[in-house]
Formats: sequence, C-alpha cells, structure tokens
Amino acid sequence: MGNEAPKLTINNLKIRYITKEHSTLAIDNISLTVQDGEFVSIVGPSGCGKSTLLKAVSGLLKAESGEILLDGRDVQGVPDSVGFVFQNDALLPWKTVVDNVRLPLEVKGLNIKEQTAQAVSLLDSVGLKNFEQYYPQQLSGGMRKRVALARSFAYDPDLYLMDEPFGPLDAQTRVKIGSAFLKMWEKVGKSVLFVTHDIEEAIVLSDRVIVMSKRPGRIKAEFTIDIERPRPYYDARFDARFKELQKEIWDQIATEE
Ligand SMILES: Nc1ncnc2c1ncn2[C@@H]1O[C@H](COP(=O)(O)OP(=O)(O)OP(=O)(O)O)[C@@H](O)[C@H]1O
Repeated sequence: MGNEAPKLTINNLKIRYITKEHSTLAIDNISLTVQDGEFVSIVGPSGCGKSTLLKAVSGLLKAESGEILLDGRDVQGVPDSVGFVFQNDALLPWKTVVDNVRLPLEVKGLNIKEQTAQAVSLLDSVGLKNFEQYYPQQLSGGMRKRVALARSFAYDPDLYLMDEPFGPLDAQTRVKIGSAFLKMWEKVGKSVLFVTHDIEEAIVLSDRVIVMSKRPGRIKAEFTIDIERPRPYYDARFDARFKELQKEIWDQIATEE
C-alpha cells in the first residue's frame, strides 16, 4: 500500500439523505479512483449527486455504506490533505485580498515576509496584480473567484475538491479563470476531483471525465481525455479529438435527462 495506493479511492459508496418526511438515495454504489496527480471531472444531470459525492469525500457527509480512502487509508472527519473550492467563494470580508490568500501560509508557519511574497505571486498568476489591498466586496464576482483560487493554491493540498468553482460566471470570465487555473495546476500537478455542468470545461481540464446517471447517481460512463498537455485552454476545443469527446459525453448525459 502506502505510495502505491491511489490518492483517492471510493469503494461502493452509498449516500442517503434522511429527513422527517423523506428518505432520498442520492448516490448508489459509486466506485472510483483518482491517482496521484490525476485530474478527474464528474459531470451529470442536475440533482444526480455530484455535490453529494464531493461532500462525502470532504468528510462533511456520512456514508450509508462503502468506503473512502486517502492514500489507501480510511479517513475520519475532514482531512488536512484535502482542499476545497466550492461555488460560494467564502472569502473573509474583513480581510484584504492579500490577507485572504496569506491565511493558509500563516497556518503553515511561514514567516510574514514569505507569506506576503507567495500571496502576491499567486495573485499575479490569477491576474490580480495591484489588487492586493482591496477588500472582497470591492471586487467583481469573477475577481473574488480568482482570489479563492489563489488561496486554494496557497493551501496547496494533495487533493483539490472543486464544486463548480467558476460558476456562476459569464462565459468570457469563465474561460479566463479556467485558463489561469489550468496553467497553475499544470505547474503543481496535484490530484483534483472536479464537479462541473460544463462539458467543455471538463474535457479541457481533465485526464478523465466520469458521467453520472440521474438520481440515484451511479457511474454511467468514463472517458479518458487523450489530448496532449499542456493544453491551450480555449483553442483546445477546436481540436478534432475534443469535438469527438464532446459529442460522446453529451450523448451519455442527454439520454439521462
Ligand atoms: N441536505 C439534503 N437533504 C435532503 N436531500 C438532499 C440534500 N442535499 C441534496 N439532496 C438531494 O440529493 C440529490 C443529489 O443532490 P446534489 O446536490 O448532490 O446533486 P448535484 O448533482 O450536485 O446537482 P446540481 O448539478 O443541480 O448542483 C438531489 O435529489 C437533492 O434533492
């Protein structure tokens, strides 16, 4: 085991929401792995259990049955080696942009000079040079997402869990942020489990795309994205192989709606 085990292993996972009125089987018998350094995206119809799957991996939901292993080991609670970027950017409104990004570096014990230098450099990578001293409420939604991305790279987890991290944004901003994100990820090469409703985004970013069925979510199909890296974020979608994959994945999802 040890180093040989995948970064993330999910075996026969079943998750049910129980409220006073209803019992809802959200996901049923999901098994998947994410290897060290692999980028895996999950797509599927609305309500199929994509967010539920991520919440379970992040330790926020308990499974009815099945197991979730990190580096081959069972995890309890919220593991340190996992970082999240969810749709809500969750920046601290009373802290400046640079202080929001510095926070994980402070927790790691870097001195203030190193914290600031790294935070400024990460902000530069996401196109926010000169916005260091702004407060989150002085930024647009797209800019706040960039800050959240910079902060997640500052945290530098072994496994990134990302739930629609670029949504809801206009198409142009989405492409710009996606492109900055892909460049940063190509440098660090950590494992990612990424949820999106955007098939093009999933293909351009991923090594594998997993399609879930409608609720209760099961794995319906899986595609290896055999397009060479590094990929040009926008222009990759004009590649013939990209178009083939887009059609095949769309056909799988369309039959689920
Ligand atoms: N807290 C909850 N209590 C009860 N049922 C829930 C809860 N959260 C989600 N569900 C149900 O579980 C199912 C899966 O929800 P989930 O949010 O995981 O889907 P999703 O694939 O992420 O959807 P979308 O693409 O629309 O964001 C849905 O039918 C939803 O109604």
